[in-house]
Amino acid sequence: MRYGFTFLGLESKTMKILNRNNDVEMYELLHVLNFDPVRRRMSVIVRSKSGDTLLFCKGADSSIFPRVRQEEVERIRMHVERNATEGYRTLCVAYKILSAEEYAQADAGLRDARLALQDREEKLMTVYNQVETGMSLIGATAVEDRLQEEAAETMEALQGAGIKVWVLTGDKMETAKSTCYACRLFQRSTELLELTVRTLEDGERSREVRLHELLLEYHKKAVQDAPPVKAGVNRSWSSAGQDYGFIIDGATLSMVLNNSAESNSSRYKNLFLQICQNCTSVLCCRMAPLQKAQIVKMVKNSKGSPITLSIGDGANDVSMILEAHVGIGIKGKEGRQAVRNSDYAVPKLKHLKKLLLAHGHLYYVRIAHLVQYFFYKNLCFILPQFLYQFFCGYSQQPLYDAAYLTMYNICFTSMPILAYSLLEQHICIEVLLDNAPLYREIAKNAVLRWGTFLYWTVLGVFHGLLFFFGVRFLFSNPALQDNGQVFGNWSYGTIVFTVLVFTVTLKLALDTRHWTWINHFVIWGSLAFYCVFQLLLGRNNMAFPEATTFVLCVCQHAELGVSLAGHHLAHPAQPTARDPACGVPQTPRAPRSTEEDGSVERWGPPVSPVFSQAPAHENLFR
Ligand SMILES: Nc1ncnc2c1ncn2[C@@H]1O[C@H](COP(=O)(O)OP(=O)(O)OP(=O)(O)O)[C@@H](O)[C@H]1O
Ligand SMILES: [Mg+2]
Repeated sequence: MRYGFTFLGLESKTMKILNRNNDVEMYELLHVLNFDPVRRRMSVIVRSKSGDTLLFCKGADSSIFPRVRQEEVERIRMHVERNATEGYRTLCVAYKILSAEEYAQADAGLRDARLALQDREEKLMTVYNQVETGMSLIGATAVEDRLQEEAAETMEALQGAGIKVWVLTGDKMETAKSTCYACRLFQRSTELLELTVRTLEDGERSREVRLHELLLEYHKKAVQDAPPVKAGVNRSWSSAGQDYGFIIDGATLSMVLNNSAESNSSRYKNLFLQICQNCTSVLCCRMAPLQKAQIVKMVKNSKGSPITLSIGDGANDVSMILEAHVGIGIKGKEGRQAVRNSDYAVPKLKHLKKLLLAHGHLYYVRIAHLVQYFFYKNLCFILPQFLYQFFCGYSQQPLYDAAYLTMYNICFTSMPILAYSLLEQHICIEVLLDNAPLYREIAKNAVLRWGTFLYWTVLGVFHGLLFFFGVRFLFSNPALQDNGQVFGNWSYGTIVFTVLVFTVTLKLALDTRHWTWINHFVIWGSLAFYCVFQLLLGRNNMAFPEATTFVLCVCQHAELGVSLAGHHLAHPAQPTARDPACGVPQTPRAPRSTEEDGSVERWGPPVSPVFSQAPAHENLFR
């Protein structure tokens, strides 16, 4: 090592460095050649007190080694690989002295590129690549990049839950591999299938040929020769057979995805995907940010359209976070870009376990129940109204009072399901966290399938039929009271509605497993509110038909909707007026007879006796 130093600080373009003799050296900072994950290195150009202009460059070994004089490389490479295998994050450092001419050229190039209005990034990249050549290797650093707390437990839980984990990193293969072992994604028993530049190197055959051979070999091992798994069970969840882990690097991935022959490219892609799907974990190392997104997209569009989730903490993870169905950012030291572009942000990786296995599980069940319960309760509600039309001569007479129609979904049945969808815990959180396999019960949208949807639909139809025909049976003799007083349409509708509100609310009460005071309050409170409302409304106009103004409208053409439609089609040019009560278009002809007895209005020809003779509230079901 020619330079041993500690970076002390940066003050208005002056760098202070503590050298190995404990002397402070001052440098003027001339340029910073920023880091980017594709180049995988960054540099500074500084001027020392003695007037020398120096360029210092640090970065990944794979991007520094080709740019330095080769004599020093082998010795440093050995150290770098050993450190990387032990799990350290390694960086190589190089420098070069710039002559006045070289600096002037670099300075002009950098200024021009920075001021360019078009293709600025490309121009900067070209200048960076020109300047960062012919350097001398100083050495390498190895930093312990500790796993976050409970990272291993989190990964284990995710795998137990049947979630396939793919590690996409820009890091070196050795470091990434040892990280995978540390967080138990790879076990001792896992057989690693490696498809990297190193395994493609074969003196005799070209890389293309070797890639083809290896893909076929791994496919045979992991897919063809693997024991069959039960239908509906993902191989990674099955305990049968050998565990495989797959490793691929960025350069090889480019060969797989962007093969020059179009047919080969899609074939390689399919083989690659099938191998990965049959492996317990997949490690993709030395990935550029766009390659990470490319992989997520490929998995997302693969057979079975799996749901993808990306989690990352750095700016280089943004593209994959945006590409995945669910993007999660970790609030880390690497800036806030990942968090800003994510759907959810967590402070630590360990929180992913609770987020998915507990909250994800519970909210999925809650929302699935909410959606299906809404179908159910509205089917129960509207089916009697629909059936009623067959018994009221298709007159569009509502079965329920307008107040009921308005308030059913807003007031009487909304709060219990709202509380359910926020608070329900069919399994308590601790049990969910301790038993990751429970997550498999809801995998592949298990609760929103045809089976459950049909159950709710059939239940809704059954209840709707029961309410309507049950009350009709009750009304087979409309004189329900001793004094012979008969009840009419509104009483009928009110009874159906009351049974409906009680049934759908009690159904939810039966489904609720986690009772809090809020559930008690909203469930019993909704029923109590309905009863109070019923009493108040009934006093005014509702439960007793005598108090009700009953308007029955039978339109001139409306005995059958079909004949009405036919009539208007036959006179397209005739201006039509609208029936004042029901809005049905009329011909301009004046009504042939109009009868008003305070409760019934009629237009057009005499209507059938069922509508015209009896008082309005009595004419039903005669
Ligand atoms: N600030 C930096 N200066 C110089 N080189 C860096 C810097 N940060 C990372 N590198 C090098 O560039 C490589 C790629 O970085 P990148 O950020 O894409 O991935 P990573 O940090 O290794 O892993 P991850 O994808 O998990 O963030 C790193 O492995 C490292 O060798
Ligand atoms: Mg990084």
